[in-house]
Amino acid sequence: MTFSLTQGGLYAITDSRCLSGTSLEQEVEDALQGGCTLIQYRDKSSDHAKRSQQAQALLKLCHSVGACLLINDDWRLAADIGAHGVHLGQQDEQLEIARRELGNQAIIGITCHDQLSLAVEAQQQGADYVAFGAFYPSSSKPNARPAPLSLLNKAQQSLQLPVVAIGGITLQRAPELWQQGADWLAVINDIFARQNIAEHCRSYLACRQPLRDQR
Ligand SMILES: Cc1ncc(COP(=O)(O)OP(=O)(O)O)c(N)n1
Ligand SMILES: Cc1nc(C(=O)O)sc1CCOP(=O)(O)O
Ligand SMILES: [Mg+2]
Repeated sequence: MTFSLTQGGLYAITDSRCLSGTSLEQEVEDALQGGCTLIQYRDKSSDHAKRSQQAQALLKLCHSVGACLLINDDWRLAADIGAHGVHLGQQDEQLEIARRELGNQAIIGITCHDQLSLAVEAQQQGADYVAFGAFYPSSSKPNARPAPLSLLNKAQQSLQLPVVAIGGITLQRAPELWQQGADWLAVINDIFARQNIAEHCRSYLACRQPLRDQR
């Protein structure tokens, strides 16, 4: 499989707790088996050794199937282990610095909350994708600022970058997000807290297929 950001799909973001009761590696392996092609390693702890070891293990899994691993917040860790890139929020280090340190091939995604203007700015600064949310209440991030579904369509009309939707996404909610114009659905809880991760991921991708066939 050759990874392509423009193809869109399912974007699985890890949680520092092992939500399914197996192991982080097993969870990610299952998500990859289910067709996720984009994985974000998100661990807010300050245990650098653990973070580095876990991220390297996930990178190996991603390499084995041609998927892409991004590191949340920390471009240094991404550079150290040779990950594909980084996801940065508005409070994280600047896109400009991450781009300079990681190079042009790296994938850099930017959180834009509910603001198209932040996305336009990120696009001008060379981001590879923009993420909007939270579209629904999220148990993983209860204080996330809400974003309206209509933003997805506006973003598709005004940007030339892949658009990621995040926040409280479930399989039931996936069709409306694909329909509104999301290229990627970024999900923590509704992937990793499940017992049937691979099958559940396949169901997400299956409900996108009819829309792709129409376009
Ligand atoms: C795909 C994606 N979108 C948004 C976020 C949130 O990033 P940020 O605002 O920096 O918050 P934290 O994830 O760092 O708590 C994300 N991680 N991934
Ligand atoms: C990490 C994150 N960022 C958000 C934002 O709105 O920027 S919502 C969120 C949590 C997403 O997890 P879940 O799929 O479990 O709701
Ligand atoms: Mg962040």
